[in-house]
Amino acid sequence: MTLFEELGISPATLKSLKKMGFEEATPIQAETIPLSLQNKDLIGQAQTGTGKTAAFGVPLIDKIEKEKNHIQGIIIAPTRELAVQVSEELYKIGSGKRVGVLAIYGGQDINRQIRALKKGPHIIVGTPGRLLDHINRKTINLENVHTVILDEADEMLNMGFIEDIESILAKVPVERQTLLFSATMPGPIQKIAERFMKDPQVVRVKAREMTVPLIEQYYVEVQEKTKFDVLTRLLDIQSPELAIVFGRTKRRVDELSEALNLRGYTAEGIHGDLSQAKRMSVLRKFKEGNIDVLVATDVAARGLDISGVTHVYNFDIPQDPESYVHRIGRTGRAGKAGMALTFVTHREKSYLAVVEKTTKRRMERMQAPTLDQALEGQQKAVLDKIVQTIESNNLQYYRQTADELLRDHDPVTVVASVLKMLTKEPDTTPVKLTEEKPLPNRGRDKKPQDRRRSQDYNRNKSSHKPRTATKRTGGKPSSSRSPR
Ligand SMILES: Nc1ncnc2c1ncn2[C@@H]1O[C@H](COP(=O)(O)OP(=O)(O)OP(=O)(O)O)[C@@H](O)[C@H]1O
Ligand SMILES: [Mg+2]
Repeated sequence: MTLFEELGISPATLKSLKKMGFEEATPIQAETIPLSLQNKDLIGQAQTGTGKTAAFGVPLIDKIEKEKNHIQGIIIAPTRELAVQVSEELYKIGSGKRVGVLAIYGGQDINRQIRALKKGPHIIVGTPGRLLDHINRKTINLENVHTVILDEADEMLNMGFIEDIESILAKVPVERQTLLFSATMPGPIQKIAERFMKDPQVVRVKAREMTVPLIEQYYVEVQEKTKFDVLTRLLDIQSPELAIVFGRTKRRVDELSEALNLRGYTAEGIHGDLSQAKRMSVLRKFKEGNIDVLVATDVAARGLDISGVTHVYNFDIPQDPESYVHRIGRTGRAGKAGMALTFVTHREKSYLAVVEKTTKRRMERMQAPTLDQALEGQQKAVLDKIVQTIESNNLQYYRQTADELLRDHDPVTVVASVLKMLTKEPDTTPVKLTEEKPLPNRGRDKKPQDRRRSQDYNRNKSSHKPRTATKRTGGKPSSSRSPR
């Protein structure tokens, strides 16, 4: 156990951490904060939901010179939602010291951002495309930046973002500290990373498995055409508080959320084709509990911290093990338990083995539930509610009516009717779901840059050439590219 007081952090930041309810440092925080305070370059890898944001955020806040009104630190994140979330956490950590933090992302009015930049924020959290846009317009000046952090570093150094990252780094003084964080860091990507770092230390929190032990992991063998019925039965049996269902493509997500609504669940989808405002509003509704099921492409898989997500369903098996780790990591955060279920068709079974090999954790097999089991599950949920109500012992206004009802009917009939009324019977409303093509048979030894990313990611495919074919773009504007 390590207390934040032992890590050499300033009193103002300690005060903010207390206010945030952080008492002990997590292992990645305990290991990296002292190194980072000594200005060491480092690659930090630790499981999802274990506090990497504060691990890089705390020392950065401590190193900001408050009286200087220029940008001193930049954090680059792969998606807009993540940029906003990280800026909010940094703002909280810096509240004791009153550090200025600004999120800069595509899809938001650029003139508004320019006005905010004029106020002289100390830290910018941004997505690569929009950051570059500002650099090229000279509305962001990185001459005084001493710290660069790549959150979800492996994702950003993978095909698609590398050129942007290199162009941004070219504008930052060479005398800088560069920090990379992620829950996954495949070897070849780490090599690319080391090219623009100085003698980086690799801090890997020792864990037997790459995923969080508190997440129960199951797989369910299904046929493509029965996936949806199996999903709804599982939702009925498991009654998740908040669930995320991951689909492979945008079309899949749209069709799935529509189908779920048809069957009486409150679901909404999120993917890269929706407007920024829509994406933010769907996420907000989900966080507030106004949507029970969030259906998403991998856009929501990286870094998003939504408390209360109890279940993650991989409706389509992810194509690489890293995506699996990040997807299921939306549950089981900050010491909470969670459950992850992955649907796998016979033809895609080889992907299961690859995931298990990478995470060093076996998934347990779960049988697809039957219609009867789904009904039983729903009945049980109602029974639990009835028992809770009995225990609350607040029934005085109902007793007289109950007595009257029991005078005319036998008790079992009365209770059975109440159960029937309250139970959501399995719904078999027909839905339209286009079948997904199965993933290709896995070849061995695929290099990361050869991996085909999800359709969602390849939105601007023309600019995503393999790394070997790219050349540095220098100041070429890339505002056309927007994160997922
Ligand atoms: N020391 C701490 N004590 C209590 N809660 C913490 C602590 N550090 C972080 N948290 C909380 O834990 C949650 C997860 O943190 P965070 O989002 O930084 O995880 P992460 O490691 O970046 O995960 P991912 O790999 O998914 O991005 C957040 O809600 C955060 O506020
Ligand atoms: Mg994170």
